[in-house]
Amino acid sequence: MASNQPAILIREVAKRFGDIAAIDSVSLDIAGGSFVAVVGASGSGKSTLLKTINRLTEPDSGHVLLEGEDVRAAYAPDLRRRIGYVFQGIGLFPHMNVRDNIAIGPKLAGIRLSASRIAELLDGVDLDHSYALRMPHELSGGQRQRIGVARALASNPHVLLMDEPFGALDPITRDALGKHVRALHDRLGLTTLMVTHDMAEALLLADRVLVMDQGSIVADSTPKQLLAGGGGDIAQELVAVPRDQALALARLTP
Ligand SMILES: Nc1ncnc2c1ncn2[C@@H]1O[C@H](COP(=O)(O)OP(=O)(O)OP(=O)(O)O)[C@@H](O)[C@H]1O
Repeated sequence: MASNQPAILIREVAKRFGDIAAIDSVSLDIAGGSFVAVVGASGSGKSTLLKTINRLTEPDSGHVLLEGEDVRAAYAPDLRRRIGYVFQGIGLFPHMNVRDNIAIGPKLAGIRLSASRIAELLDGVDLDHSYALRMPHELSGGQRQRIGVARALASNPHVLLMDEPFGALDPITRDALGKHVRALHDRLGLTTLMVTHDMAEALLLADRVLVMDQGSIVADSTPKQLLAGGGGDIAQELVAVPRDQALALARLTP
């Protein structure tokens, strides 16, 4: 990949569902190696935008390039192996143990993951190797999400898409897993897009924050710019939530 070429290039992508413009002509470049958070109200088009990248949604118009290649030119299962995808309630196969769940993507491509590769993937999400033989129902919600991340990384993708990956977790697990994923992103040199409802999480983890409203990107700023008051009114409404909470806590602190 040429160094000046974005890892993901989105041009005038639009998607309607009946009367609703889920995405209204979005154009966007995502630099390789960046960690980008996508925030915005429910129904603003965040998930739809993410899914146009791995073709879980086909846009009505516009195009998406992954490392310079139009995603429509790729065979969809191959494309999805090149793009890790983590979503809330990760959807592990209940009748398969952790090892087989992690190995499913490569297996469908005819590649058998070695025990040492499974152990390495478990290490990556900070789980002991013994978890390989556990069944999904024997895991906590946080452990299941970790397995989801390990599974998403099993095919060595360059790009990781995460849709509310930590939404259902308690705040302490959520915080720890967020930091862990950011460290994995840095170590593996990934390009990561993460949808979150939590502006604090976006500000703390991402290099760049996109704010969506009614199918459009209304702010595209760094956390520093947002914390300095930039990004416009909709972004600032979202930034006000964690800021007001931090101020309220500071006032309560003896
Ligand atoms: N498969 C679908 N069929 C019909 N409408 C859809 C479909 N997928 C999404 N939509 C609509 O498109 C709009 C954008 O949905 P999307 O899931 O992208 O929003 P979101 O910002 O991710 O929301 P949330 O934060 O609630 O997950 C919404 O109005 C939604 O109802």
